[in-house]
Amino acid sequence: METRLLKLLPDAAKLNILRHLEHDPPTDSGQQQQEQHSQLGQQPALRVVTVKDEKRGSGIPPIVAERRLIGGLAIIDAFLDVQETQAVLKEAQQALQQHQRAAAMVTAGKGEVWTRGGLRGDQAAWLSPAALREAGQHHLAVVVRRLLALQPWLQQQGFDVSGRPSCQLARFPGGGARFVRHRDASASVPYRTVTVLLYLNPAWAPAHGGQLCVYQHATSSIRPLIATPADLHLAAAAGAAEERPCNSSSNSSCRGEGEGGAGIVQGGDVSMSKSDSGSSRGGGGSVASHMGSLQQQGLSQQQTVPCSGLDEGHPGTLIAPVGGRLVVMDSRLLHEVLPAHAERYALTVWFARGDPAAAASRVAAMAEAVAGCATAPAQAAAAGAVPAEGAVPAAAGAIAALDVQSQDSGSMEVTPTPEQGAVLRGHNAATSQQTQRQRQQDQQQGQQQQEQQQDQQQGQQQGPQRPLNGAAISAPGCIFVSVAAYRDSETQWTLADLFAKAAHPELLRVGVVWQLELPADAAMLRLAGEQRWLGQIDSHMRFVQGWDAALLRMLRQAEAAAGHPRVVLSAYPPGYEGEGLEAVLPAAPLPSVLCASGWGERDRLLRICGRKLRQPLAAPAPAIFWAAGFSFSRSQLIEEVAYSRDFPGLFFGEEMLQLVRMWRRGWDMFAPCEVVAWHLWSRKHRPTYQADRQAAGGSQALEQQREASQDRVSCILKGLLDDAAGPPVCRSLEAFWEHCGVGFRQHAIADRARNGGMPPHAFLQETANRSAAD
Ligand SMILES: O=C(O)CCC(=O)C(=O)O
Ligand SMILES: [Fe+2]
Repeated sequence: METRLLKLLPDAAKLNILRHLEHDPPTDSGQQQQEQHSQLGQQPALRVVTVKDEKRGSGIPPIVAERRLIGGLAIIDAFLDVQETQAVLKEAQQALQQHQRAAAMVTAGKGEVWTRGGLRGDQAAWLSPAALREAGQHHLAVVVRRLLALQPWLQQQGFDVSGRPSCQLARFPGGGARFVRHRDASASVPYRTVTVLLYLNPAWAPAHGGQLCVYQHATSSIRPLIATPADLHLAAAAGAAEERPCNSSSNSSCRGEGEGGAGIVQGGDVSMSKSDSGSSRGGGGSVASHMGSLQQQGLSQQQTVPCSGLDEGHPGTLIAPVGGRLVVMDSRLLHEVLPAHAERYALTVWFARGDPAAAASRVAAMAEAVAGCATAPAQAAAAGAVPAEGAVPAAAGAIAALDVQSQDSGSMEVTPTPEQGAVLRGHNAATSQQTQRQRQQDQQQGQQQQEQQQDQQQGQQQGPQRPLNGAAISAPGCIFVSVAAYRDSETQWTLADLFAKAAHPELLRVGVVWQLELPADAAMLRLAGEQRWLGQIDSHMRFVQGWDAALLRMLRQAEAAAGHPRVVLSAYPPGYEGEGLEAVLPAAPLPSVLCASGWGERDRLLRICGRKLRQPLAAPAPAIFWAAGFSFSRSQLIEEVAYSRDFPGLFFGEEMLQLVRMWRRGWDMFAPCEVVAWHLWSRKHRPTYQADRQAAGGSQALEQQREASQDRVSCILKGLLDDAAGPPVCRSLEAFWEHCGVGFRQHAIADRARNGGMPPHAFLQETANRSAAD
C-alpha cells in the first residue's frame, strides 16, 4: 500500500505522515475507570503514609466542605500542608519521569518543551491509579483519591460529575513556558464539567511567574457549553455582550466575589487584574514583562507568542500556583497559564458529565485540531520555503492527519505538535454503533462484489486501460477529503463544518495539506488510498447538512447519465460572507456551472468562472471544466491522474492541466445539481502566499520557475509538448479542444466554453464568483 500511496501524492508536496500517539491516557472507558477507582480505593498498598487519606468519614475534607464555587471558581488554600506537598511533589517528579514518553508525546513529540509554538509549554502525563499503585507512588495515589472524593461536593453544587474523571500531572519547565487562553471544556473535550487543580510548588515566588489567570468568573451567567458550531456562535455572541472590564471600584459583583468566599486573597498572591490598569498585584508581574523576557530569548512576541487575555485588557483573576493550593473551576471558564520562569507542577482532575461526547463535539474537535495553521509564522513563506501558492494541492505542504475513526464514545485529546500544528486521535475502540455499521457493511459485501464486477466491466468497456476497482455507490465507503491550506484561519471552521454537516461523519477522513514546507520525500496519508470516495476542497468553505449523502446521490446520477463510473462533480460554490462564527450563508442558492471567462493577461492561460443557473437542475449536468477547490469523485481519480511534481510554483494553469489529463483518461465532468457547499471568495481574512512572498522582497528564481511551469502547461494544452504523465490516454487532444470549445493555440473561446456546455439562456447574469483566477 505504501508504494502505491507514494504515487498518489501531489509530487511536489512534503507530507508528514500521520503520527499516532502510541500512548493513550489510561482512563478513557467509563467501565474501566470505575474499576480503577474502586481498585484504588481497595488497595492496601494505598494506605495513608503521610498524606491524610480522607476516605474515612464523608470523604470531603472540612476545608472544602464549607466552601462553594462562586462564579464558577473556588480557591482553597492548604489543601495539602507543606510536608504533604513536598512528598507528593517528589512522587510527581518520579511519575513524570516514568511516564516521560507519554508526557513528551502530549507536548512536543520529542520530549522537547514547546515554547516556540507558543501555545502550550508543559509536559504532561496521564495518571492511571493502577500505574501509580504499581509504581508505589502512594502519596500521589492518595491525593488523587482525595481529589476524586470531591465528586459529591461538586454534585451538591449542581455540577454533573457523573461521568468518568481523568487525571493528569503537568510540569512547566520554566523558561517562559505557558499555556495560552483556553477552556478545558472545549470543543475537543466538551464533557468536562469541573477542573480541579492542585499545585505542588512549595517554594513558589512571584518571580517564578506561571500564575493561572481565570477570566470571566465574575459574570453571572457562564457561557453555554460548547458543543456544536451553532452553539459556538451563540456562545460567542452572548460572551461578547457579557464581557466587560472588572475592577474593584466599578464592579460590585467582582468585588463581592473578591471579598467573599471565593478565596481571593487581597494583597497576597491572588488578585483581580486588568492589564490596562496595571493592577497585577503581588502576583508576579505583568504579562508584558513575561513577554519581554521571551523576547530577550530571541522570540518575537508577535510571531511566536499569542496574546494573553490580560494584554488584551480582559479582566482576569491571577492565581499563584503555590504549593498545596486547590483551584476548583467550572471547566467552561477561560483561563491561561502565564509564562512560568521556574519549574511548575500541577495535578489536575477533570470531572466529566455522564453522557458520552456527542458526535457534534467530536466534529467540533476538528476545529481545534487545525487552529495552529492560522498562526503559522509568516517567515516560512517569506524565506521562500513555500514552493507553490494558492489553495490547491499541487502545492507543497505538510499533511496533518485528522483521524476520527473511533471516537464515537471515547475521549480525545488534541495534541499540538510544532511541526504539524495538530494531530487528533481518539482513545477508544470502536463503539457498538460502529460495530453495527460494520455488520451492515459486511452484509452489503456480496452486493458490493457484484457491483464491483460491473464496475470493472464498465471500466474495460469505456476504454481507459485500467479498470476501476471500487465498489458501486450504493455500497458504504469512506470519503477522503483533501484540504489545502495556506495560513488560513478559516481552515478550522471549514473542517468543523465539514464534519458537523456530514450525514456520516464516521466515514469521513480528512487530510490537510499545510502549504508551508519545502518539498521532500513524500509519504501519503495511509488513509487516502484506502477510501472509496475522494473530495477536494479549499480551506475556507461551509457545507449543507448531509453534503456527503447529497454528493454520493449526485455522483450516482451522473454515473448513470454518463454510462460509466469515471465521473467528477465539480463547481465553484456560491460565496459566504464573514468568517469563523460570523459566517453567513445565503439560503438556497442556485447551482452554478463552470464556464470559460477569458485569458490571463500575462500568462495567457485560460480563466474560468462559475455562472449561476437561472433554475435548479433536475440532475447533475454534463459539464466541461474542473475546479480544484471543489471536486468529488471516486478515489481512483487520484490514482489515474496524480498530481505531478513537474510544475513547481504552478497556480493558474493547474486546473486546466488536471482537466486535460482527467478527460483524456476517460473522466467526465458534471455540474452538481444541488449546492452542497459555500466558499469564501474574499481573501481579506488570510494572507496569500503571493503577498507573503512579495512582502519578503520576492524571489526572482521562484518567479522564473513559476513562469516556466505555466509555459509548459500552455504547451501541453496547445499540443506543443507531449504530456507523458499518467496512464495511457483514451481520448485525443483534438477531441479535448472540441469538447471544451476552446482553441488553446488561437486563444479562442467558443460559446460552448463560455456557457460551460449549457444552453446560453440557462444562466443568470450574476456569476457564482469572480473568476477564481483573478
Ligand atoms: O496548571 C494550571 O494552572 C492550569 C493548566 C491548564 O489550564 C490545563 O492543563 O488545562
Ligand atoms: Fe486548562
